Amino acid sequence: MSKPAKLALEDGAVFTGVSIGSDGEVDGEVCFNTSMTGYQEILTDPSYRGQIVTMTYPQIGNYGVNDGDLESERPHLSGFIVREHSRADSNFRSEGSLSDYLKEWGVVAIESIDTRALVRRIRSQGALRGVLSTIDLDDVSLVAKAKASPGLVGRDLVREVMPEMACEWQESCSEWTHLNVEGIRKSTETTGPHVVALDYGMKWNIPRHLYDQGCQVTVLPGTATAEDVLAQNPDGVFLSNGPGDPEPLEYAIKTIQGVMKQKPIFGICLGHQLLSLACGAKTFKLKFGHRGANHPVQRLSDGLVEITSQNHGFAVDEVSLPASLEVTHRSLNDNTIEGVRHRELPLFSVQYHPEASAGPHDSHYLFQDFLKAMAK
Ligand SMILES: NC(=O)CC[C@H](N)C(=O)O
Repeated sequence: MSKPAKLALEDGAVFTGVSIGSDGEVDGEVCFNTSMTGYQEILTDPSYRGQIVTMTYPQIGNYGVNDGDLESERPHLSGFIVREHSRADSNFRSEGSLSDYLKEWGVVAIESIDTRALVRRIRSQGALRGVLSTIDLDDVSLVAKAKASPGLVGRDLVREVMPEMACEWQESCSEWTHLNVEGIRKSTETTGPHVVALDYGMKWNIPRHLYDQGCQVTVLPGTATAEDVLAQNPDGVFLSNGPGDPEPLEYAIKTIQGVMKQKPIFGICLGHQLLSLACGAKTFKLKFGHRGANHPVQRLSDGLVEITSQNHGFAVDEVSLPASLEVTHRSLNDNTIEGVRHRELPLFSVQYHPEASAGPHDSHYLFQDFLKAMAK
């Protein structure tokens, strides 16, 4: 028996569909992802904390779910929206259906709404707060809850997803990555540089890539201090992706400022925003963000265009960029900054995801660039 569910937006729009997940009610910022595949990586990417994600691709769930495609232990997003949940999951890697997975982890999710109409609304008005519910189906009440929901700006969501303890990373990329990425090998020994990875809600494919470059990877919680980092005596520091607004994360900015004159640093996504803030730049909220596995980015040094995996709602403000930082990469969709590097120190970062998962591996060279920076 199908069970009704509703999505209400702060602008008053209400979409009625069918529940494919858990019973309940959640609020969040409603955003869209243009990837055709990779729904399991999206569900388990901790950067989606506080967001209700709509997939623009119309049929989702057709290859099921499996443990090898996890980017963290569990789903982190607030809610999930698809046009159609595939009735069959047909793939030799499948270990279960998407709907059962959503129910198992208590994710509120909806299908059979007009996702094109929803996405056009977000594109024209910008990101909108929303409520997804299977327990309150009253439109007026739901819209009022959407209007009263906290949104993302000014909140520290990192503390909700980061690990409590430090750990030594010991896992390689999947065999599929090894088949598809040039110059990557399965790690057999960690004789390379020692990297401290500051974990703000890190996608697992990042330390997997570092490990497969031969790095010894020590993961520290994102609240670690500069003293904690330097006590590890690392050859380099990695700053991870993570959820929400970067500006309130003063403890992270302070740590980066405390290590950046002493160690090479590589940052991805939230890590890129935090490194830029630590150097004196500002960040701002994009109208509706970049989320998908098909975003063109230009490397300015030689004009090469990379097709990238992205998930961000904030960006570094070019007007605020200090003289010490140089723009290295730019989005070809809206011209915003996609990468920076310090003019004197070995510090660089990108707004997109070179670890892919899901998405193309065009930007894998950045892990090798980090290795070169640590070798110097
Ligand atoms: N994937 C990420 O690290 C996202 C960074 C930040 N939370 C943003 O939305 O812009």
